[in-house]
Amino acid sequence: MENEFTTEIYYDDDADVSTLNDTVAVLGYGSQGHAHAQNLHDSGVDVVVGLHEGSSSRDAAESDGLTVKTPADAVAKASYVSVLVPDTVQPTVYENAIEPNLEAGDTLQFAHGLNIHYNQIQPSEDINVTMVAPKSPGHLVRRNYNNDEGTPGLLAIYQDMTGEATDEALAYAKAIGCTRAGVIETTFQEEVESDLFGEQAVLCGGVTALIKAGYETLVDNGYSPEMAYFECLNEMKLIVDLIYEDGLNGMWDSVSYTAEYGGMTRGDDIIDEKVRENMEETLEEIQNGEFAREWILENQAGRPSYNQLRKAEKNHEIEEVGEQLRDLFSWAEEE
Ligand SMILES: NC(=O)C1=CN([C@@H]2O[C@H](COP(=O)(O)OP(=O)(O)OC[C@H]3O[C@@H](n4cnc5c(N)ncnc54)[C@H](O)[C@@H]3O)[C@@H](O)[C@H]2O)C=CC1
Ligand SMILES: CC(=O)[C@](C)(O)C(=O)O
Ligand SMILES: [Mg+2]
Ligand SMILES: [Mg+2]
Repeated sequence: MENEFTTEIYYDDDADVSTLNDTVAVLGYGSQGHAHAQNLHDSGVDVVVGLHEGSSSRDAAESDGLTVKTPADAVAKASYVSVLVPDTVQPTVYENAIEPNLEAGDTLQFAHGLNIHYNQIQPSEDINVTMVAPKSPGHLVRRNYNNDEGTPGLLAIYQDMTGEATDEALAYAKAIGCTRAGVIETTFQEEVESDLFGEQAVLCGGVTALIKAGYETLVDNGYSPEMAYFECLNEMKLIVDLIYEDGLNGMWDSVSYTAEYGGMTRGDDIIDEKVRENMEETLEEIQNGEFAREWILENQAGRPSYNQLRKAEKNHEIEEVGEQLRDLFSWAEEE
């Protein structure tokens, strides 16, 4: 798979699902877990789902035709363990259910490397430790697979005790549909730091702050909430779809000359040097472990800030306006 990039990009032909020659335990059945477990199963891999007692996901997993066991029993039955419980509970699940039931030569697989990179999980040396990280929310990993499409992903090897870790990770990536699109080899450090930065500064934190700021600016200056919603939130998908399909210039080619000139002359006034400095600080906090420490302590304290922030986000006016408008218009129906 020759390409002009320096990094290795893997595709379907580089992987063999039969490398996964024993049961895969998927711990967790949420955004990523439900997609990985079903895609693996549909790719012919023997899957067992591991869920804690009382998990709200148990019914979904069983109604999807999958076998559900406790995490400990699932790990005991498998040679490959995919850790798809929340990052904040992974250390406890590893200590209580995974580590006691792993055998030499087994493989520990992650979709995000946070707990390995920040030493919250220190795996025994007699196993393989791999990562296949879809660059997508979990429900699209499943939707793309069902549509015979792929989801781009990252692959990293932390520990290769058996010498087969890369082949195992490639087999896993193929079974969940990532090598259909392309899988880029990286490291746990690069995946963690780039993923945390992306979700904080651009994809989740940055873009929602931009949408809310735009909405509030229009509404504070007398424009109707509906107008502000359509301009600053609803049309965002349509613009991003153009960028997704054909790059920044594909979007510039599609919008009006007026939007092109206004956007290119004012865009850097909005995302100005101060914003760039803020991005550097955000990245620094990720690189030096400050964010990870803050998130771990937040969870140990019962998530007081997280709960307050989520409540404020749910109560933002744009959510109420949006819910009303989405109910009125058919275009926003779930696919
Ligand atoms: N959400 C996403 O689209 C992406 C998530 N990831 C990574 O995937 C991993 C899983 O994250 P999500 O799928 O978002 O999690 P989630 O919060 O959507 O689902 C967590 C699942 O684990 C179960 N669970 C919770 N505590 C448990 C326990 N103690 N024992 C067993 N099961 C338990 C829950 O019932 C649920 O089924 C994380 O490492 C995350 O960083 C990576 C890429 C994208
Ligand atoms: C969906 C995804 O890739 C994120 C934003 O990194 C995540 O959910 O952690
Ligand atoms: Mg991500
Ligand atoms: Mg993430």
